[in-house]
Amino acid sequence: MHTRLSDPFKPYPMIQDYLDFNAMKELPESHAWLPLDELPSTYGSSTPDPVPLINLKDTNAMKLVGHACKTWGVFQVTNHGVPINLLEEMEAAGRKLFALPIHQKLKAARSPNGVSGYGVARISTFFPKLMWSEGFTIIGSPYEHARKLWPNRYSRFCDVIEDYKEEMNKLAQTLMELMLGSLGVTMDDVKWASTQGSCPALQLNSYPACPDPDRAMGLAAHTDSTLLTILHQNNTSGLQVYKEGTGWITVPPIPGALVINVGDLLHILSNGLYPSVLHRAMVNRTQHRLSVAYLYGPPSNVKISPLSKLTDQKHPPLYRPVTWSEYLGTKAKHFNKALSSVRLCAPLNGFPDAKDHTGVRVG
Ligand SMILES: C=C1C[C@]23C[C@@]1(O)CC[C@H]2[C@@]12CCC[C@@](C)(C(=O)O1)[C@H]2[C@@H]3C(=O)O
Ligand SMILES: O=C(O)CCC(=O)C(=O)O
Ligand SMILES: [Fe+2]
Repeated sequence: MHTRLSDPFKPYPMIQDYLDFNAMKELPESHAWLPLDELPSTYGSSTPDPVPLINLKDTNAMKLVGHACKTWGVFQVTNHGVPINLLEEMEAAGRKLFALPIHQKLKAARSPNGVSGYGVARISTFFPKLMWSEGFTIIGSPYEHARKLWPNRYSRFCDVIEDYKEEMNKLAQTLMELMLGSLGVTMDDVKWASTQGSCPALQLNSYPACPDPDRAMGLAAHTDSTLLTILHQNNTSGLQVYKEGTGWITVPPIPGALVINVGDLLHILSNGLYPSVLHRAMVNRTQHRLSVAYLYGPPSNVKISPLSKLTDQKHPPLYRPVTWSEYLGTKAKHFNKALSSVRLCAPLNGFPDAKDHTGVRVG
């Protein structure tokens, strides 16, 4: 029997605290993270390299994608084929949802053992302070929750979600082809890669304007438990990625462009050649920031392990096989130690996986 994406969270119930952000004139202690970093958000070079921007119609796209995955774990794409008006409609749908009064949103609250619905990020349980954000997670049909939010007017919201998932799925397939191709692997070598992915997750994130942004955290540093994530951010910056040797770098919103993150499962599949990217979301004083993440993974029955084409005696497989659902269970338990917990051999440098990390404060 296949496990569902919501099953791994059942043993880790979540008691949620809700806040009416719009009513807050100052940052409550429960949400004050104190100095975020001893270091400014970037250090090292004065003008750090920008996150790669790749035109997917470029004849060199595969090479550029491979290079970006290897050196950054994140890049932005243009000419991705997703209609701009669908991105705008999705943003408008998210805006409409989060603008509802809190008592209305709570009608679609995520249950303590569940995944879908309105609530704070699942990773909140790992931090002593709360994040300045609210989210709405959709796995499968949004119908049950949308009906509670808008008893007579839910169908437009559901239609936009379905259209969005369809377009994102197409893009995710294209990206997988480029990513695998850049590793010298074809879609034929990885049969499951050309089938419809597992039931993906959509995460709508809302970061209201914050009275004390320097002491608050929108979404704490994490890697995604996916093969890849496609992120649409509105025109307000806030997303930052961590780059070894450079520090935190802002991923600037570019109208019409989408951000692609390498997730932990691609890290495993590529035997660590394409490392998953540590990222976080910051908040600001005046603008409401919205983002929509399409979390893409393999079909539920597939065990992900390092591709055999990438391993030999000199390069043994570094991770044990896991399904997406098993990995989500590991993440729910170990959070940023999840990747090391599925690691087979100690890394040569003796350090744990990059994100378990050393100097980086993940909270
Ligand atoms: C498939 C999933 C990935 C995710 C957990 C989830 O079941 C649905 C929500 C996803 C999300 C989005 C915000 C950040 C994140 C770490 C979280 O708390 O919920 C991710 C999870 C993940 O990638 O591990
Ligand atoms: O809002 C953002 O920019 C980041 C969102 C994110 O990391 C996520 O949903 O996993
Ligand atoms: Fe993320």
